[in-house]
Amino acid sequence: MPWPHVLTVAGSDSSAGAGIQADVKACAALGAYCSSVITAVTAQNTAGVQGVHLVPEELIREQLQSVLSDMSVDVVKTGMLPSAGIIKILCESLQKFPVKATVTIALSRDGLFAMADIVTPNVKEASKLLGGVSLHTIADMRDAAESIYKFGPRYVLVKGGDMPDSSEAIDVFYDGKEFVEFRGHRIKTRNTHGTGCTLASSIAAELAKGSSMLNAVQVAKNFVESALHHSKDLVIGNGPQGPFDHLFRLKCPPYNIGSQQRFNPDSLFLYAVTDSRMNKRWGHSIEDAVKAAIEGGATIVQLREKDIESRPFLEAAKACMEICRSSGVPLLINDRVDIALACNADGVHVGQSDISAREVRELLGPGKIIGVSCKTPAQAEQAWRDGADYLGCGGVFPTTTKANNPTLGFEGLKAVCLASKLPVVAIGGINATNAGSVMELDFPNLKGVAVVSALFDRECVSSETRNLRSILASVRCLA
Ligand SMILES: Cc1ncc(COP(=O)(O)OP(=O)(O)O)c(N)n1
Ligand SMILES: Cc1ncsc1CCOP(=O)(O)O
Ligand SMILES: [Mg+2]
Repeated sequence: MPWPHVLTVAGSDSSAGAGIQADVKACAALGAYCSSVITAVTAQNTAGVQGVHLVPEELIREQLQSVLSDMSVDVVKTGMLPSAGIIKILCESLQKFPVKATVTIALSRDGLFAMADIVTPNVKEASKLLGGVSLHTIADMRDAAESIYKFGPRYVLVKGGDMPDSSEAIDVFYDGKEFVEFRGHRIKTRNTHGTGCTLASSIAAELAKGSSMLNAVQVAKNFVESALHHSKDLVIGNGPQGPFDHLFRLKCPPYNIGSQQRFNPDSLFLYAVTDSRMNKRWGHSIEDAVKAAIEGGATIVQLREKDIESRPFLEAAKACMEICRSSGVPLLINDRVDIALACNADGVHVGQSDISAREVRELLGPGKIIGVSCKTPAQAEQAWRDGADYLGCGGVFPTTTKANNPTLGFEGLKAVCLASKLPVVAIGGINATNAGSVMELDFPNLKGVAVVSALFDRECVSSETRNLRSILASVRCLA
């Protein structure tokens, strides 16, 4: 099986916060292999740079030849390229051994600049590239991105992390036609050494894994923001700028407590959403209803308990977690991040009037599943930007389970599916009569149906679930 492969051509940082060391850690954290061609060895720490020694050009040529001739590199990421000779050698090597993409931090408009797929200058670097123009506003950053684009790269990302007086870190992306603004939280921390290298190598890792450029930038930006957030209070070194922890995910659930690993979109196939009123009507406890839904073949469960006090809700959620975990079925909590945290659920589902997915991600960490209800393409775009894992789209059909919920029909579902970069589950009025027609829509990212009343407002939850699952399976196989 091929392994997504990034080659970083950069300098070594003895403090391991930036340069080659940051690139290797970022790629490892994002699941890509990272080989390295070292252009310079620096002596540095959290106080600054104390020394630089350039690697002889012939040895750089040899390193490039060794890796590129043997190791099927997908993407080259460049950092410190300290001489015109080194840039020339790299350009020649890339002509001899072409790769899928080149990501460069780009500090000068050299031959490599024009060959780059994306260049990622911050505002200071962008200003320098443009002969010292001052950049103070988003409009300035757009103008700069447009000017830099004219030098040859296919995409430009001007990073606004250094712009003063803003609670947001806004980056401007330009593809030659359109601008996209990437907005993130500005994390207050001294541990920012290596963010530029890390963003670029994270983009490279995502491109190597097959992402589109826009998607790669979004994932990379989310990764850097999460890493900064998780490292904001770490202390290493005595100087003013410390490194951050690229491997922060190893300390977060699910890795440290053995729960579910990563979200599998196929789990949206038959999504059972509980309702305490319905359970009461039929004399079912939440636990019994969840057990029965899993017995019948539900592939993911959401506890949507609108009429229950926090304490009994948490008790039930803990019991359901045990049931779900022992069956390998993820359990999500509707709306209540506090309950999800307290029972260590696999994730949370939120709607447009709930706390935002971005804030939920901050609270739950990167390993948990976040679903967002979306009725429009704009909401779908925002959910993706906020770091959600899937969308719930509906009501596809009229429903009485959720009051005042507009019906979107197949047209509304189609618009959201087409616009969404995330997997989608359809919801609202779905039952044994119409579930097949939803699955027949066959949009590639429409992964399944979410159902409340047709499973839980019934006497025998397990047989209703089994019946619905066989209807879905008759239209589409679950891989
Ligand atoms: C899978 C799924 N999709 C949509 C919803 C609706 O969420 P929301 O809009 O927040 O409404 P409430 O469920 O909170 O009433 C959902 N719960 N699950
Ligand atoms: C929670 C929710 N969100 C959109 S429709 C809906 C209710 C779905 O319930 P049912 O499957 O009984 O129609
Ligand atoms: Mg909600």
